[in-house]
Amino acid sequence: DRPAPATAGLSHDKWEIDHDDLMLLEELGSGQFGVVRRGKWRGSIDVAVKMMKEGTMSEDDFIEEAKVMTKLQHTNLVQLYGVCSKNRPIFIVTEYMRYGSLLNHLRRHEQSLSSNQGLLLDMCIQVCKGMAYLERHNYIHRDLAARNCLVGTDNIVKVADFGLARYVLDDQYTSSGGSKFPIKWAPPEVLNYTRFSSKSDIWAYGVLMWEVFSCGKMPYGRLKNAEVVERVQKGLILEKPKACYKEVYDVMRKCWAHLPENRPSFKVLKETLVGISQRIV
Ligand SMILES: CCC(=O)Nc1cccc(Nc2nc(Nc3ccc(OCCOC)cc3)ncc2F)c1
Repeated sequence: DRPAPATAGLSHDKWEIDHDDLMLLEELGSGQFGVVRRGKWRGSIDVAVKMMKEGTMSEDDFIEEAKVMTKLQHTNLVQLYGVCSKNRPIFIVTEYMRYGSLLNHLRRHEQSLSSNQGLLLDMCIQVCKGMAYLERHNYIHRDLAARNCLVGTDNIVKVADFGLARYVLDDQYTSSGGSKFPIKWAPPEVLNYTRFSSKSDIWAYGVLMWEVFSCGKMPYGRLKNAEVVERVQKGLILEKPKACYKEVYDVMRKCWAHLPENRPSFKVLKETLVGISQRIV
């Protein structure tokens, strides 16, 4: 059948999706930002529709950025198809991923996954490929974590919501002192100066690798944010997950180098991880 639309097709502005082309189906989840529902675009293409609750996002800035985001296309990125910006709330329309967030997938399948390090490593490599593409395009994610990756058929894993953090209005999310700031995925330079870069994405990627090899455990357990900040500043890092090869853990440790310039790039990381996967699988 027809290929999925890279963007919204031939409408007036290719990133603008016509409400009338969307059919909304069951709810997939909800949160701070609003509700996400599964949908159909032009009757046949599966989509996810994020209906942004008023006041949660600087909408005009996001709509401007959507033009750039629709151009970011990679097999390991959840494709932004477009936005419905003519009405409020605005809808963000993306590719639909059948099995939901990577975090829930890891937790639901811990039993079978914990004895399949090859598959865990493959998931990490897929995320690394998507992130290497963003790095090549000088695009910073700002909130990379297993909760923001999605799982499709054939164990396909894709990175979602890249760059969206810039448009969240709730400063409990955006300021590193905020109660909802993802402290456990943040490096020292972000904790101290909110200085985001592809090297801060690398730190978060190391924590994502730890989440994957821990089958969805919470990093630093139940430690409070302030205790995690203190540990990270002192150079303490996450311990090796039980079911994790030492050479894989050594890669995580490289991602947690205190200084950003001492962390690898996603390009280098991908080659290292593929090298390991060819040796161990
Ligand atoms: C920041 C929080 C946030 O966005 N959360 C959030 C919640 C829900 C869905 C999305 N987004 C997308 N979801 C899917 N597929 C999806 C499939 C099944 C599913 O199962 C839920 C019940 O599990 C038992 C959840 C999601 N494909 C693309 C998305 F873009 C994002």
